[in-house]
Amino acid sequence: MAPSAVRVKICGLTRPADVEAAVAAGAAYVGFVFFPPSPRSVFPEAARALAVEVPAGVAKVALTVDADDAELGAVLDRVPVDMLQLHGGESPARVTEIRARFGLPVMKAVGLREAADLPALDAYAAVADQLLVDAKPPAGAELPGGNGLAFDWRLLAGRRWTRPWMLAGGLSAENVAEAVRLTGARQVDVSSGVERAPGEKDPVRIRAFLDAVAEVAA
Ligand SMILES: O=C(O)c1ccccc1NCC(=O)[C@H](O)[C@H](O)COP(=O)(O)O
Repeated sequence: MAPSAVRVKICGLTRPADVEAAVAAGAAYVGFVFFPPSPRSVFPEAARALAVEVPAGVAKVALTVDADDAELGAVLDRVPVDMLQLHGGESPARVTEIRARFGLPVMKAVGLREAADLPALDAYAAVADQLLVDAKPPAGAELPGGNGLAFDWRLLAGRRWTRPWMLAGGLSAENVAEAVRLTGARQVDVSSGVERAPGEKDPVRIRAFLDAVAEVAA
């Protein structure tokens, strides 16, 4: 299929069939979650088996949450990934440290709910290779991401950063076209919106999501 101008990341893959569906539909990135409280979390050995089947040209992303160096090393020693996604409260200094120590590009997730959250994006744009602009989790949420929650996309109107960025949070085949039009995003990330149950992707929803993105990009 012709590549879409808007690149798609499918996050939280746990099963070979889900990886295959993401790749076949044209995803540019696939994400593996290494955060045991999540229903999408995978052990490094299982993630390795998934990652080695991903064809060249599709970027493999390891998602961690406030992981220390030993935890990051345990993942990166076993799983061949192309990028780290830091989805916790990692400071800009910690982002810099992780980039230097592990030699991989880092995408920093930043949660938005209101305009006061926007300056954090500038701070991370100075140190990260990419930004993931996500919804801030609600108070008391068990997970810092993957909650299927959108934020007010109008917050991003007219905003640009010095790094590539990806829009995330509550996207689905039904709303991704409007999200792209409102924000100008050239990359989008989805997890819950292409699932039939947490940790179980749905190939029909994955295909519908990629089709909706291709339509808005055409
Ligand atoms: O997916 C998880 O379980 C998860 C756990 C801990 C931190 C982040 C997590 N997911 C992040 C994502 O899957 C995406 O990058 C993004 O937040 C979009 O998720 P969704 O709103 O479910 O589409």
